[in-house]
Amino acid sequence: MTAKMTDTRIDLATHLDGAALPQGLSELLALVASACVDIRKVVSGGALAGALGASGSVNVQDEEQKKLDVISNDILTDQLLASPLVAGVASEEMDNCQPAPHSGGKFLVLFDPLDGSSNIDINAPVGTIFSVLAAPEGDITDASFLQDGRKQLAAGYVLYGGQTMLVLTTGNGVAGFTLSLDGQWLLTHPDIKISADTKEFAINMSNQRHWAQGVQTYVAGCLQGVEGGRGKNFNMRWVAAMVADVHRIMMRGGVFLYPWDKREPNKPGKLRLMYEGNPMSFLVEQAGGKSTTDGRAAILDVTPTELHQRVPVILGSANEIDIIADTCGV
Ligand SMILES: O=P(O)(O)OC[C@H]1O[C@](O)(COP(=O)(O)O)[C@@H](O)[C@@H]1O
Ligand SMILES: [Mg+2]
Ligand SMILES: [Mg+2]
Repeated sequence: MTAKMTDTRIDLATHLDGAALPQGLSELLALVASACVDIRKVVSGGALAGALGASGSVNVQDEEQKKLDVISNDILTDQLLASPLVAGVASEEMDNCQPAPHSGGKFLVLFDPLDGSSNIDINAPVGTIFSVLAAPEGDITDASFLQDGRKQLAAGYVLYGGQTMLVLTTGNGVAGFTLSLDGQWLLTHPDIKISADTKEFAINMSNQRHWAQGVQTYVAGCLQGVEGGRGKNFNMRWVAAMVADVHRIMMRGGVFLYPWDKREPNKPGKLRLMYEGNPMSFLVEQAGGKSTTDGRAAILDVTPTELHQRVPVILGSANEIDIIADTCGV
């Protein structure tokens, strides 16, 4: 007879219990994690859950919404706004924020409910990204959410991949949890650190002709490998879901670039500051990496002016980010 194994791993609630957090934050994070378990179920169901394909609508950024974008947004919105802890939510899939129907909530939650939308229909990795802020006094409006990235109380993502993983920071390092078959978030990666050096970069190479000269020079140096000035060979990866690309960097180092390019020169970049750039930058810095717009400014120091503001994103292994900053002529 096989002895029943006792799982001695720490679960999410126990892990957060040990941290000195603002009152209610650990319950809020448990709620976000629980909503993501529901999203996981729909992602897993795929066609069986009626979750594939286009929804027939576009979001405020004029991007086609997939059914799963809308379903994930509804799950998070409904569950968070039902909690007395929450004062309001805002997301990629909403035109404006939604204040809670009750007063007294202490937290604002911003989210990209489903990151990597173009991966949904091909059964490739997707995820959820979230950022938690303190709610200011008074009525909640879009302006309430326009707080500097350094004011985030917590940030994280859930990767719906081969395993479902929650990667989380509350400003004291980064921890990773794996969803067990019986639905518990168990601590599997207690102290995630991004290696300072790397030989791996991630960028959408099809945009090469549109990049600024500094990015062209940096990537050309990587491609030259041992024959070039860098004196080492590089590997390239691009999952087309920021969650999965950042997760790879969390696990084995690397750099991720979605830089400004000249296709729409007045647009700072593709990714959104409040629910993509800021939470990922908080996580990356807490894991010992760096995150910058262009080598000059840390993303966490960008002053937000709009809910759906875009930002160039360059993040990952610290020493490699310094090289990118130098190469970009900063
Ligand atoms: O298709 P592209 O231009 O390579 O862009 C991929 C990027 O777009 C995104 O999918 C944008 O996120 P959404 O799917 O939430 O709109 C990022 O996750 C990813 O890094
Ligand atoms: Mg996204
Ligand atoms: Mg999205």
